[in-house]
Amino acid sequence: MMSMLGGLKRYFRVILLLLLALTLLLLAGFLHSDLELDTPLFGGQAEGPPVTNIMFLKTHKTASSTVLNILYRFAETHNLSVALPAGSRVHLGYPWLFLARYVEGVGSQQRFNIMCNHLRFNLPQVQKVMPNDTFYFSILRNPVFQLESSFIYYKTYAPAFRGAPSLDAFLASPRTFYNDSRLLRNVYAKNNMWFDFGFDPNAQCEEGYVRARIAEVERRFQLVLIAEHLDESLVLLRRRLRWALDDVVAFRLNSRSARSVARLSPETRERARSWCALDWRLYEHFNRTLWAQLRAELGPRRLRGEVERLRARRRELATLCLQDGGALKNHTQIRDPRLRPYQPGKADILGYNLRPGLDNRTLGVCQRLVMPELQYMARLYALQFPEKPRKNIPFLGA
Ligand SMILES: Nc1ncnc2c1ncn2[C@@H]1O[C@H](COP(=O)(O)OS(=O)(=O)O)[C@@H](OP(=O)(O)O)[C@H]1O
Repeated sequence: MMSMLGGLKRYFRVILLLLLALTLLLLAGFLHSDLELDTPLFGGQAEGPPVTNIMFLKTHKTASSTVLNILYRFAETHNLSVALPAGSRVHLGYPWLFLARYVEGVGSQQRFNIMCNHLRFNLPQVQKVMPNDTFYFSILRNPVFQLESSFIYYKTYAPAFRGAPSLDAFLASPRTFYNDSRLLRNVYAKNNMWFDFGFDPNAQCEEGYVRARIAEVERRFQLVLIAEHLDESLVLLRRRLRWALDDVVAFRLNSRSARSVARLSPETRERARSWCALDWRLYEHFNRTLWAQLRAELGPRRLRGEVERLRARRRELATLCLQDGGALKNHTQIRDPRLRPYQPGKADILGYNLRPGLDNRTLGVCQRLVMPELQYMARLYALQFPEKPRKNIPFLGA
């Protein structure tokens, strides 16, 4: 009897030990996955200092101003040099192919850390301005929505759009309106992203040609973000640049009011895809490769965690900085003229009001987060070239 009781006791002790071991294992797994989310430099990524030499090809109407704000803030807070447009210009020679001389201070300064203003990509000239170890990246958007945004934004500027009563009408008979493809003002009307990468927007969408150009982009650009998946893209960008979370948190900039966004019929969408077939191929390819990289480098669970962290931090900053819970405001509702975005064409471009009563340090952080592109460029220009005349932003009356 005694030996049977002893046997039972030993049996329960073993079970208890096994349960304890199992609990510890589960706890360790849980802590590990939690810690992983907090690790700034991400396991599996070659560690090192943050990347500071960066060229961002700022394509048009692709959420690129939101990304530019990230780069400008990083440059300012880390005291990095930016390749800014020379003199009174607001872009780097666009739509002409980029030349090094479009950059202020080129020649006197050996190389710049960051280049991110609109330009038409021209690698040999970019290399005259940027160091050899520069990280190149860009952004693409679904060409259907990119074209819809461009149509409104450049409605009065691009001859091809000026005569068309609507995007539906334009796409129903594009050759009626786009009758002089040589006009530089028409670059917004056809394969505009393809053009920004330095390629011919009027080329035939022939398989060998398209593949060769896409391969060229892949060789030079380490990353291509996708506007429809901007948060996932920013998670990957942060990983590649080895930056802190706050460095890639940004508010949506340069967006239009619902009033100025057109609803497109399925037929118009199909026509836009075929009119901008080169852009479509570029977008399809890099949308696919973005997701392949996300799957390979992070996996779905970790990606979800990282995206959630980014969004949570954005919500926190919105609560701290923005009035009315971050509600977007139209031009007339924005109190501070320095925070009013430029209003071109038929677009109604929105911005933000800051919460009143912020202390000076918080105010500085918040202002930088919502500062429209032109104002921020003028600010960096004044900081970098204090001896030069200030950039004049005409719509501010400065
Ligand atoms: N975070 C985020 N996610 C998705 N989309 C975003 C984001 N930020 C900006 N946007 C949209 O990008 C459009 C403005 O693009 P750009 O800033 O590149 O325009 S510009 O070429 O610099 O004028 C503009 O699109 P439309 O509103 O359709 O015009 C913005 O709404």
